Amino acid sequence: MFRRTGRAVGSGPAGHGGEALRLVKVSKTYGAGEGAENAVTALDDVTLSLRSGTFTAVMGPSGSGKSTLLQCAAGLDRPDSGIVMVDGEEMTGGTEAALTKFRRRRIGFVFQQYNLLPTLTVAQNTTLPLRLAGRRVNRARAQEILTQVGLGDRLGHRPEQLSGGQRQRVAIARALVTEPSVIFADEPTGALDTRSARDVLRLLQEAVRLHGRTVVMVTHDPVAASYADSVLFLADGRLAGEMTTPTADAVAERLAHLGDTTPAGV
Ligand SMILES: Nc1ncnc2c1ncn2[C@@H]1O[C@H](COP(=O)(O)OP(=O)(O)OP(=O)(O)O)[C@@H](O)[C@H]1O
Repeated sequence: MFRRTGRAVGSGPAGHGGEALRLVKVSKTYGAGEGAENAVTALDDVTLSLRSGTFTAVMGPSGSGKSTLLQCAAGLDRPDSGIVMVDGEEMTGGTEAALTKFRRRRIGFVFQQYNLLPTLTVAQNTTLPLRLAGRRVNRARAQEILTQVGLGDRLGHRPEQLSGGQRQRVAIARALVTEPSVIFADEPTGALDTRSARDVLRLLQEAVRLHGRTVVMVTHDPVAASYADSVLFLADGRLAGEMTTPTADAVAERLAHLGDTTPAGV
């Protein structure tokens, strides 16, 4: 089962100021069993801590380990070594079933390709995580969240009847409905036009500011990253720097020079 630390962490899922996510010396190597020449170290001893109620972007060159970091931090994949803690509870131990249960309770997801079920309506897609977790479905609350994301008049529509931006807003509503500790967003604006992307990024900001969620977003786009409170840079599977109150220009500049120097201790 998941271990609880003695340390006081957060004040529940919507608590501000506590620690929502901690990674301690997390490493992941692919292909290690097939001989050293095939092994790829995707994550190399990554240690980080994110406060509850913050919006963090993760950036880095292609192959730097962003997706692997997100997968391991979100409990979708297991690191080879190291510890992942969400709200002070260790996620890295336990059985597959326990991990799934933990994920359903504590984690929300927003993917580039929305991952909505085509046969379900907007309202049903939104409440699906509650059903999967065996939790009470509060339709009025789901409707309220859908109204907040601008889809209050689309409850009975199916995904194919929506634009890409609207589908992603359903995905955000779905991520909010379980009141998770951390929402992981993997390239959430990658398939969207500029205006829809801006709407989605503002909703992720609101998820933090209005709902008290913690958002971690992988992106290639410096403009998208500028909506976050801070940006973590990855290079070769290691943390290679952090920028607070990022601007798109400053992020692009840092990305261009990533690898020039590797600051110690980040
Ligand atoms: N299933 C896998 N098997 C083998 N190698 C993998 C696997 N998944 C990722 N890798 C390798 O691990 C490294 C990190 O990959 P990862 O997908 O995390 O990077 P990324 O920063 O998300 O890249 P991108 O920006 O291109 O999506 C890469 O060298 C990649 O080739």
